[in-house]
Amino acid sequence: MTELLTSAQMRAIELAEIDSGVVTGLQLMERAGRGAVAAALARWPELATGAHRAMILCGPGNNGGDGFVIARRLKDRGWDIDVFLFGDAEKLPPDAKINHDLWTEQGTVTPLDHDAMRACGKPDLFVDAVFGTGLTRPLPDALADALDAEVMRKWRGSHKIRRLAIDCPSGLNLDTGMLPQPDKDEDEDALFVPKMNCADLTVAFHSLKLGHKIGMGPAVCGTVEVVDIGLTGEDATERSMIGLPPDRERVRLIDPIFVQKPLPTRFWPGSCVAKEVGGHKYDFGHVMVLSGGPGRGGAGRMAARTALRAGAGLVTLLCPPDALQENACHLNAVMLRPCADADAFRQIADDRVTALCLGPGMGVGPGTRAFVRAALAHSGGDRAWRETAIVLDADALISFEENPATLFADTHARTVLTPHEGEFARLFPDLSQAERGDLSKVDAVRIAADRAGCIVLLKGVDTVIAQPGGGASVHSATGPRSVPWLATAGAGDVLAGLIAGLAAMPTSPDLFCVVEAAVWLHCEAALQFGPGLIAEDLPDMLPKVFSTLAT
Ligand SMILES: NC(=O)C1=CN([C@@H]2O[C@H](COP(=O)(O)OP(=O)(O)OC[C@H]3O[C@@H](n4cnc5c(N)ncnc54)[C@H](O)[C@@H]3O)[C@@H](O)[C@H]2O)[C@@H](O)CC1
Ligand SMILES: Nc1ncnc2c1ncn2[C@@H]1O[C@H](COP(=O)(O)OP(=O)(O)O)[C@@H](O)[C@H]1O
Ligand SMILES: [K+]
Repeated sequence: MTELLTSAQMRAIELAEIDSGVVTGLQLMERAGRGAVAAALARWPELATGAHRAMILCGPGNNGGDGFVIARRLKDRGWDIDVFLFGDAEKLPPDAKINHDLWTEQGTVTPLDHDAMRACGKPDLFVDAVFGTGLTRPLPDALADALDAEVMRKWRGSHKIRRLAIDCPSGLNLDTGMLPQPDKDEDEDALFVPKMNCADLTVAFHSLKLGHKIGMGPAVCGTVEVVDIGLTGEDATERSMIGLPPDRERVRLIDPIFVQKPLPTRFWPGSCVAKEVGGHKYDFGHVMVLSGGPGRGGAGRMAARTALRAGAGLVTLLCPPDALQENACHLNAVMLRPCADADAFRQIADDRVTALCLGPGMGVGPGTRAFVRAALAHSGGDRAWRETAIVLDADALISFEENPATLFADTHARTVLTPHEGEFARLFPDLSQAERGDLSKVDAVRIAADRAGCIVLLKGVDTVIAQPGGGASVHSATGPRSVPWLATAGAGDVLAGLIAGLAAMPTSPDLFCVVEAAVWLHCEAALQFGPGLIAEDLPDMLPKVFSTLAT
């Protein structure tokens, strides 16, 4: 796990280090500029020898300061450099001004202008050092025009221009992963495509920021390299502990990395799925999955099969009596019991049940609401040292659309809600994608988790998990973890079953950590299967995925 910082957290770390006298802002800027050059030359070794041409756009803050350092370092290597400044040199912050003045001893600075840029020879390296963590509002028009991806594409033509972004492509908000857009006139076309240049390589300093991993960030940043600028930060190691949920106010990336370094997968997520040696099937937990009526059982069956593959000792599918025959035709290792209503459920779900999964294919209405209430009241009895884990997905969520508060009155710390954006909007309309505005997806899910009093997992290419109190995690199915073929009907049912199966094991870690591991494994199964995947393939990929966790 590695931390994803907000801009404010990054600034606080820098300031604390500078205030402690360990380092100066100027030294940090020099390291940032040098680190960016080193990262670019490592990415494009053909630039590491000989003289090339760079165009460097600098902004009015410290991001621009990094740009002036880069200009100086590349000039020292014999390169031709064109530097453009957006803003007034006299108003640059002190460290950036010093680097501006150092640069002007070697070269010129031209006010940033679209035509002046195009009049220059095409560069081999284009450096965007206009705005980084300090972006506060949409890009001004003149700058947006200069950075417009479409214009850039035409300009690049057949000449290979490598695009390097310092901290981020300018225009990206590093807290939200969104591209702030100017206010539109009412009569303007609703479909607004922001003008924005993308990078091939983005260098981030000290740590990844949230915006690199959520929203539009992954699409516009290209590869993100973290450059160490010698900040120790606070106790980053402690905060990245695996097996413990993240601290409040902290966000971490769900990936086998530990403070920027790769971590063997046997440590994580291997430790979350390992079974104790020996043991009876009941020692590995009993999952009950509630399913829908005749012709609607597929979703529940997939969730049940996944829970069993995940390692639960037993899995029982409960279905309405009239769906018994259909389910019996499909199930073998998964056990099957008829269950007409919530009263019957209370009789059947004994105290050896350690996890319950409700929602997929159940149908929307009072019957499902009654099942959900009964499930949330289920107790593991005197022998259980913790409450039953309850996973609520799909229809179990939508059934409470009219009055979500009645659901939140019963949810508890061992409950996980797993909505996609549509289901999330029904339970938390004010936090929906359409209403979120400047609120990041992470903060929206944090508020939702506080309101619901339980873990909330909001699915998507960027999946966000939060628990009451603020600790949150992000899984990003982008870059080398891109699995567009996971956007297939039933993939969510499988995830619900996977969480239930892992959480059922009495030796499983904290529920938040189980949910993190499930999201990673779900993506990993899709990744290892590859294109052509259908949801039913996912549970049967788990043994292969587990076998790769031994290393
Ligand atoms: N402070 C430090 O010691 C270090 C800072 N570093 C760099 O500094 C950057 C952060 O510097 P800053 O906090 O100065 O922020 P930025 O350089 O990202 O931008 C801040 C400036 O841009 C203006 N601005 C923001 N949005 C604007 C918009 N839409 N239109 C016009 N002007 C706009 C602000 O008024 C401010 O003048 C990081 O991204 C990183 O690149 C690195 O050098 C590492 C060390
Ligand atoms: N393009 C994508 N890339 C990666 N993961 C995706 C993508 N689209 C969907 N997913 C994942 O697939 C699952 C789909 O779940 P859901 O929307 O509930 O589908 P369903 O209701 O059909 O089961 C979620 O875990 C989601 O994060
Ligand atoms: K930038």
